[in-house]
Order: sequence, then structure tokens, then C-alpha cells
Amino acid sequence: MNVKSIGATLLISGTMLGAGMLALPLISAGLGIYNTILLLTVLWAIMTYTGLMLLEVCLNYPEGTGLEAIAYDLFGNTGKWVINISLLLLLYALSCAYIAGASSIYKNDFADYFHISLSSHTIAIVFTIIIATIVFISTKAVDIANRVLFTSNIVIFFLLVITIIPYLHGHFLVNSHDSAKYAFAAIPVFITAFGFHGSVPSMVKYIGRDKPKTLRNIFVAGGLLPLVVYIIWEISMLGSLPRFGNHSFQYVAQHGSSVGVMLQQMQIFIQNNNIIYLIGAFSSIAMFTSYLCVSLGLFDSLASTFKRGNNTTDRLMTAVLCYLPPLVFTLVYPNGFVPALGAAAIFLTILAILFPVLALRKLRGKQHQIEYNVATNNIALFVVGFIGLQVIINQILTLNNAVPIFK
Ligand SMILES: N[C@@H](Cc1ccccc1)C(=O)O
Repeated sequence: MNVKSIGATLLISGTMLGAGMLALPLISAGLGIYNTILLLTVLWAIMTYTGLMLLEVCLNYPEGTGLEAIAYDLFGNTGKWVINISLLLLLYALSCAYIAGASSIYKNDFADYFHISLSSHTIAIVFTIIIATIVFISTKAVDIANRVLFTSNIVIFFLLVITIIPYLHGHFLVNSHDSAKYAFAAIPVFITAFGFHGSVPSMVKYIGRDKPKTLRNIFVAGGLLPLVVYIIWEISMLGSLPRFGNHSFQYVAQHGSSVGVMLQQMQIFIQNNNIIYLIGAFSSIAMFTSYLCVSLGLFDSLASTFKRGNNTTDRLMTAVLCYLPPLVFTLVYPNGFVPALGAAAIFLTILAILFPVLALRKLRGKQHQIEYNVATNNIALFVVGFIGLQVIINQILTLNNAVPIFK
């Protein structure tokens, strides 16, 4: 692999590794570590597989063709609109999750570091305004802020993992209450954590259509890194806070399943300030960079959907459309971090599982030019499509409290 391929692999990893990761321990507490690792690995494999299907689809079109244009070519206007609306709703749902998550974490930060008690509403508003200002200034500003923060966060993550090792307990990780029944609620959030598929067309453009094998390796390796990071993160969190008791994941689940409450519980239980500062810094930065990148994507998508230009008035209108709806939603539902990540899974499944399956089926029916052929047949396509539908049904049931939730 050359330097460009390594850069591209890290871009894919960077897209996946987001604040969704903070929700993983919250949603997998009842599963126990073995079920969690198994589920993460299976979902990583499925998401990588559909990513490769999407690669085969994209390689049939000229470099630079986006998902919307491919959907139009294969499924007409309906296809184009389904893709467009799913993308917007995915980015809106993630925005809601990140604002809710950030207000719960920053509320803790202010209390811990500055002994100031601020309301979640005030924090949500200020946080959104700061992110909006950076995006409004320019993409370059986002790029610089993201690079500095993302790199610092990698260092913080390694420091955290090393520091937390003496505080890990085997019996917190595995116990007799572990149950696979909690997988239903976990699947949508896990799926969201492995989302990167929107980047497939830009990667094809970046690396070139003539290097299908390199592209395949980039997608496999780019996803493998987050899989390893997620497993280490799950072991660190589930292993250092008990499942049940006064200070536990059960307490967190009963008090809104927010990252802020998880941090508070760890602070009381672990009694090591270094660990608490590291987890606090890691989570705070993760929320910031994730929302920065996702809202840049939403800003650009809205500008293109509503045909807004680059002058100040147009950018201002796009910014209002981009930031006001998720902010209002979060002010009304402040505990929306985990539910909004789950809701994002519905739209991500349409884009990243159902669309690749249907598009590949349609393309293989025609005589398509084979640049890269992902190993699949109609049965495999059917199974993956079925799993996709199952994820959507699962999430609808979760939103209606119809699946077992760890409490
Ligand atoms: N994987 C990201 C969310 C995401 C999904 C799909 C596309 C882009 C980002 C996270 O964990 O926060």
C-alpha cells in the first residue's frame, strides 16, 4: 500500500469512528462482552460486504458519479428521491444525536473543571452556534479544526486504554445475567457506528477506477481499524463499571442512558481523576469532531438540494436549515442521544444495505461491465437484503419499546 492508500484507509476509518462509539457501551451493557464482540464482528462483516457491493456498482459509472445519479440511472426519479431524502434524514438524525450527546457531556465538563452549573439547553444552543460558525466560515476551517482534534483524540484514546487496564474486572465483563436478547436494541446503534458508505463514490474518484483491488483493500482495512478500536473501548468501559448496583450501567440506563451520566458513575466508582479526565476529554472531542464533519455533509447536501449558492445570504439560509431543526428537536428531547443514533440506522440501512443490494441485482441483470466483482449471488443478495429489512423493523420496534431493553 502506498501513502495515498494509507491516507484513504484512514479517511474511511475517520468517517466511521465517531461519537456513535460513545453509545456502544450504553447499549451493550446487558449483552456481556462475548455477545458484544460477536455482534460487532458480524455487523462489521455485513457493512464491509455491502460497502464492496457499492464499490462494484460505482465502478460501472464514470469517476465522480454520486449515489444520487446512480440511483436515478437505475431506478429513475423515485430512486433519486429515496436516496436524497434518506441521506438528509440520516444526517439530521446524527445531528440530533450529537447535540444531545454533547450537551450531556459538556454539562459534566463545566461542573468538573470550572465548578459552573449550566443548563443542558444553554449548552446545546452555544455548542450548535460554535459548530455552525466554523462550518459557515469555510470547509478549510472544518478541515483544520478536525485534523488537530482528531489527532489529539487518538493520543488520548491510547493513554486512556493504558491507564484503565489496572481497573478492569473480569466479572464485570462476563456474568450470569448476560443475555443475547438485548441484541435487538443494540443492532441499529452498532450499524450506525460502522457507517461509511456515503464515501464510496469519492474514494473511487480519489484512488481511480483502474485500481479496484486497492479500493477493496482500503474498505476492508478502513473498517478493521474501527472494529479493533470499538472492541478495546467496549472492554475498557464494560470492564471498569459494574453492571448492577448503586454505581453501575443499570443506574445509567435508568437515568436516561446518557454519556454524561455514564461519566458521573465512573467518576464515583473508579476514583481515579486521570481516567475521568481522559474519558471526559475523549468524549468531548469525539462529539465535537463528529458533529463538525456530519454537519458539513448536511450543509453541502442541503445547499445542493435547495440549489443555494455560496454568497453570504444563501449560506446563512442553508445554515438555518442545517442547524435549527436538530437544535429544536434536542431542546424538546434532551435524552435523545441513543434513540437518535438508532433512528439514523433506518436511513443508513436504506443507503448502505438495501440500495447496494438492489442496485447490484439490477446491474447484474443488465450486461454490466465488470471492473470488480464482489463474490455474491442471488441468495447472498437476498440474505443481506433480508438482514437490512430486519434492522429497520428492529429499530421501529425499539422506538416503540417493543424489544427487551437493559434497565
Ligand atoms: N459512524 C458514525 C456515524 C456515521 C454514519 C454514517 C455516515 C457517517 C457517519 C458515528 O459513529 O458517529
